[in-house]
Amino acid sequence: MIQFQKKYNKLFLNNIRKAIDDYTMIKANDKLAVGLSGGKDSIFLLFCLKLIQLTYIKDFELVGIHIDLGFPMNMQPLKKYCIENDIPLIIEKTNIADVVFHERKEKNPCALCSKLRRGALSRVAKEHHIKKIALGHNSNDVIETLFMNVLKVGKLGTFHPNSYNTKKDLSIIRPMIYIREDLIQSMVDKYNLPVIKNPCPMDKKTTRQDMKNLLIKLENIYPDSQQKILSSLSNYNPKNLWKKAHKK
Ligand SMILES: Nc1ncnc2c1ncn2[C@@H]1O[C@H](COP(=O)(O)OP(=O)(O)OP(=O)(O)O)[C@@H](O)[C@H]1O
Repeated sequence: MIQFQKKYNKLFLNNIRKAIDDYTMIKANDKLAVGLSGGKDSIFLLFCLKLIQLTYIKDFELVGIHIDLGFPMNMQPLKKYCIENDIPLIIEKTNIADVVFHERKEKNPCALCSKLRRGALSRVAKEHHIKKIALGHNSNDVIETLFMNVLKVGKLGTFHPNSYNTKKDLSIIRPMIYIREDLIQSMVDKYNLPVIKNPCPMDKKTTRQDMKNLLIKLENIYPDSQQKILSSLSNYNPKNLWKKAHKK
């Protein structure tokens, strides 16, 4: 059973509360679904949001949604964890893995998989009258996406902490933007949170891994670079960004 401990505040919970407040992520009476992949980030997010419900914003509903991509995965530990903590878990079966690897034989399967998975997640949320989904992106993900955009696309920006899709009437929130990946790993190990092995053949072989390595090198030279890059995302003067007279 998830229970609050005072030391959580300093370790991670203050930063979760700060992200929620900085970007008005959760309000009273929200019905909020956590996208659960089976991985460490989303299970830690579930753990944190349950603690937020116990200590901070008490009157919101919390559920988990897992999109089954069609890989063989033993979801039993996750199901058990959700039952023990009184969190309803929705598991939606799909054939996304089959579409990506066999039907379309994608050269870049991650992009298509992520698009189909996001679509399935929104559809299932809608079917259950859920208008807010929380994803387990952490501060490393924020920076890796920024690096990918700048270095591979030539575009400045990363995903937003709280984005609203008017067409779908759906918000996507990311309460772990201030939490480092290495901290998540150590907390998941320490508190024995149920992580399900990912059988995807592309796991950790993506461009994202190159950006991860780049960030590690950067932190060796500038130890507080994560902190500085994160704060620069909301600390800019629009006048210093270039606006061309005509956009080609
Ligand atoms: N199959 C899935 N079903 C539901 N939500 C998912 C699924 N896969 C990913 N997500 C959600 O999207 C987020 C980002 O997905 P991504 O594949 O980048 O995972 P990640 O950063 O490795 O996180 P995790 O450790 O939770 O797998 C996850 O943290 C999770 O909230």
